[in-house]
Amino acid sequence: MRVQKIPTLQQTYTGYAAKLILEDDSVFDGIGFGYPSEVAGEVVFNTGMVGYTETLTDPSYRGQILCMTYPLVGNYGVPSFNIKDEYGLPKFFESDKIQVKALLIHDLSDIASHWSCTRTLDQWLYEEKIPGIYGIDTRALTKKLRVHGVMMGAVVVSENAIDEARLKRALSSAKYEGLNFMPEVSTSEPKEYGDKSKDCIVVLDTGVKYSIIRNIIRTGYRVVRLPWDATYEQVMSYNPKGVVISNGPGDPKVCTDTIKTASKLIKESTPTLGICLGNQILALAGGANTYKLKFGHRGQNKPCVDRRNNQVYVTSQNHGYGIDPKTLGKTGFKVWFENADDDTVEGIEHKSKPIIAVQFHPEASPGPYDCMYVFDRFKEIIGNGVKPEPAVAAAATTKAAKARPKKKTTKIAAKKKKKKEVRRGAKR
Ligand SMILES: NC(=O)CC[C@H](N)C(=O)O
Repeated sequence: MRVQKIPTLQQTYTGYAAKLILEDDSVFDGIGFGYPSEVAGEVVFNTGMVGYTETLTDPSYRGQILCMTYPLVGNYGVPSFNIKDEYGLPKFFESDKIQVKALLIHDLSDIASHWSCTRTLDQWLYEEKIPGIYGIDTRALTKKLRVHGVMMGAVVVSENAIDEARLKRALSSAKYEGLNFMPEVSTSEPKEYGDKSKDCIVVLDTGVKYSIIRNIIRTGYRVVRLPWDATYEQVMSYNPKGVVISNGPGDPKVCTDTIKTASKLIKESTPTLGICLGNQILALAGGANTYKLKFGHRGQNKPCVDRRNNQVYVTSQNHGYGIDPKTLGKTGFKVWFENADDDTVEGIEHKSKPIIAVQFHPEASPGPYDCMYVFDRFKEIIGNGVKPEPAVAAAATTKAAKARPKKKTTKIAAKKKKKKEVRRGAKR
């Protein structure tokens, strides 16, 4: 019997001169791969071990230079965009292109080998005109970012000798903070996904990942994806059962149009789910404040506590901003999830309206699928109409609670209980 050979491809677009310089003047020399060019952006690190095709295409990374802390990258190559899921969405990518400005890794695998591999990582970067550097000390870089906080950086990959002074000039004029990336990542026109006969969920696209659309369809809806600046009236013209405000890049405060629509969604008690940027937007719309984290949360094993039942879930995250819990007071929102590492807010829920939001990524991709239940809870909330389910109901879904035999509250048992109470009262 003949077995199909696993495709094995050699990296080819490598070996250029390459340099990264940071705001604090530190310089990292490495070997360039991908597309020879010069870029500047905010340098961030992600601690995930797998999923570079999903990570690199996550629109939330727009404007950022990404350092992956896992040391060996590229070994399984890049699959074809033509591999689709059952809903016709690309299976291994979160948008249609690479979103990071540059990629920084410790070691690029010499060969790529996987059944789905159709090109190498360096080839993909080359074709999408993205520079990459390998051979730098990513551990030293990450430690620097952890101590100092995220910094602006400039990357050059060049076929010729590197002009460091020029790179420094590029760095000095680079900006990330306060930029509005929405026009670059959002859809410019309405798009529809899923079975037309199903009820509709509108997604306000502030840089939505395909996996979010996939999970909304999975819970039994069709999706209408609207531009980030769609008004409340435009959203409602589709008669949606609920609205999802998606993930996305940059500071949530610059998304003023989406915040305006979110305020109206809150006012009208429209069932709404916010994810990552959407969580921050809902908080701002409710009157809370957001702030920039020192170096953010980017990884696939971030522990979060669901405050309704104190269970800890392993979550996938990619955010550089957070909600200030001290400002939630008069908003009507309370904390739903907390990060077990540093107690930052990882989700909020409205106390009286059908509105919930998470800072992490319930859709994962890449990362663990532990929090898929967030989508199912959203469906329950839509079904119930007004109020999110109480905490007790959530606790009853835990394994321990299920295993516990239920007490029978028969009439006799109730009478006995009453007698006991009367006796106790007499003793006092
Ligand atoms: N993944 C996201 O939606 C990120 C949200 C926001 N841009 C942040 O960095 O916090």
